[in-house]
Amino acid sequence: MTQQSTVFVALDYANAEAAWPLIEQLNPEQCGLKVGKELFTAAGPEFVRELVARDFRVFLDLKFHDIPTTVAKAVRAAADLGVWMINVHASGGRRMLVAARDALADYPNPPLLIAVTVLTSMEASDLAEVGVQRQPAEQVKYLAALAQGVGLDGVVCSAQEAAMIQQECGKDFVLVTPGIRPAGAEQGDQRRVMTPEEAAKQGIQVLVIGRPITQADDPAAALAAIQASLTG
Ligand SMILES: O=C(O)c1cc(=O)[nH]c(=O)n1[C@@H]1O[C@H](COP(=O)(O)O)[C@@H](O)[C@H]1O
Repeated sequence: MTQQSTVFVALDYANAEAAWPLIEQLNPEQCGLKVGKELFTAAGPEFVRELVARDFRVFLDLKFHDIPTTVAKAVRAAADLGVWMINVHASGGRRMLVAARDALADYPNPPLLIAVTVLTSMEASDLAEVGVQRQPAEQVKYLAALAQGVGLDGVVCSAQEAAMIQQECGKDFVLVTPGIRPAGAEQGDQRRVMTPEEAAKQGIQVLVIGRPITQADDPAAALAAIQASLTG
C-alpha cells in the first residue's frame, strides 16, 4: 500500500499581497504551503506565523547551507515559527547536518528536518561543472545515505530518484519532490521532472508544485485539477 501524497504549493510570489488571493482559496486540510527565499525575504516571519495560525502545514524552504553553528541557530529560528518542515543542503556536510539535527533535540514537536540532495534544476553536466563526476541519481543516493545516517527525516530529490531512495532508505524516510510537471506544462528551469500522477503512484509523501499552479489563469482550479488527477 503506497502512502498518500500531499501537494505543497510553492508560493513563489514577490510579496504577501500577491500570495494572499490564492491562499484565501485554499483549505489547510487539502494542501500544504511552501514559503521559499523570495517570499520569506519580502514578507518575513510574521507572514509565516500567519499561515501557521491559519492551520496550514508550512514548509519553510530556506535551504540552509553554512557553517554548523550558523545553521544550528537558523534551524532553531525556523522551528520557533511553528513550521511543519524545514530544509538544509546535504552538501553542507556531516558536521553541519549533525548540528542542524541537534539544534532541534529539545523541541517537543520539532519540524521535519529534510536534506536537499541534488537540485532538480541540475543535470549531469551541471554537476560536472562543480566537480561532481557522478550521475545525478548516484549523487542523490550518496547524499541521502549521509542524511539518513545522521538521523534526518528525509530528503528533497526528484521524483525520478524516488524508487531508488525508497529501496535504499525505506518507505518511512520522507521524500519531498519538486520538479513536478503535469503533462504539457512548461518545464522552465527544471531538468529532472515527473508528472503528478506518476509521482503520486510511487507513494512520495510531499509533491512540491509551484508554477503549474501559481502561473495558471486560475491557480485554485489548477491545484484542484492536479489533486483530482492524483486519486483518479
Ligand atoms: O527545496 C525545494 O523546495 C526545491 C529543491 C529542488 O531541488 N528543486 C526545487 O525546485 N525546489 C523548489 O521547489 C519549487 C518548484 O517550483 P516550480 O518549478 O515552479 O514547480 C521552487 O520553489 C524551488 O525553490
